[in-house]
Amino acid sequence: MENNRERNIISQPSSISKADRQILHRHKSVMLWFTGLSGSGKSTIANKLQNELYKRGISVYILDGDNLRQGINKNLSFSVEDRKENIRVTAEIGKLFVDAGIVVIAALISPFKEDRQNARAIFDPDEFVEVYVKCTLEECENRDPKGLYKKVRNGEIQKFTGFDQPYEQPSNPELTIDTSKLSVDQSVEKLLTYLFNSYGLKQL
Ligand SMILES: Nc1ncnc2c1ncn2[C@@H]1O[C@H](COP(=O)(O)OS(=O)(=O)O)[C@@H](OP(=O)(O)O)[C@H]1O
Ligand SMILES: Nc1ncnc2c1ncn2[C@@H]1O[C@H](COP(=O)(O)OP(=O)(O)O)[C@@H](O)[C@H]1O
Repeated sequence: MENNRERNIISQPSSISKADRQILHRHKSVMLWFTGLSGSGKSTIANKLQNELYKRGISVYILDGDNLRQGINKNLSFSVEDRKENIRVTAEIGKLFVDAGIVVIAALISPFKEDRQNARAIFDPDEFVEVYVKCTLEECENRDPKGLYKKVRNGEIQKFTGFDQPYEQPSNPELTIDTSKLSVDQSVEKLLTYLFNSYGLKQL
């Protein structure tokens, strides 16, 4: 692909910086990237965490794969290529939110290491926190919150992650939340402890 200069595209400066916006919000901005199987608990934990952060005065927004796929990503299927594009677009949207001073929780299966690595690469090094929402396929299927695993077994859904498409586990995530061992509250507590004590969300 041609570079931006060859395409006659020139970056425009902003008179207000990300650092200015973080001062206004009184906290750092960060991309919390949740990855895990369908039914592992991404959306449930994202929502509970969002409530807890909101109560503490943190500006937070969820980018949920299921929701994005009904709007901005409605043209994308579950092929390997379209999942790649889904992750790319979501990461770029998340980057804008982080630039705006907001804590973003992306909740997408994001099954491929390379796509997650590409997402990480567009952020500053300390701005991208990969959270592996870990759960066995067996437990996810037992939960089956949307009845999708049943449909897979009936042959009604193809290219389903964990069946006819792979899930590549993160090798070095900043955090792993094992939802087959932790309750929802314990999972959220672990994230809050990380964000306020280790990450220093409020320490500008
Ligand atoms: N074939 C197939 N494979 C996986 N998931 C499927 C599929 N078809 C539909 N769904 C539903 O779509 C949700 C996953 O969308 P994502 O955008 O998170 O997927 S991906 O990151 O692009 O892999 C996923 O949501 P979650 O269950 O919340 O993970 C499913 O509800
Ligand atoms: N520790 C936990 N964390 C998150 N969800 C859990 C946990 N334990 C059980 N669950 C249940 O698992 C299901 C997860 O569904 P969901 O959040 O939609 O997953 P995903 O977004 O990963 O597809 C919910 O029914 C939730 O109540």
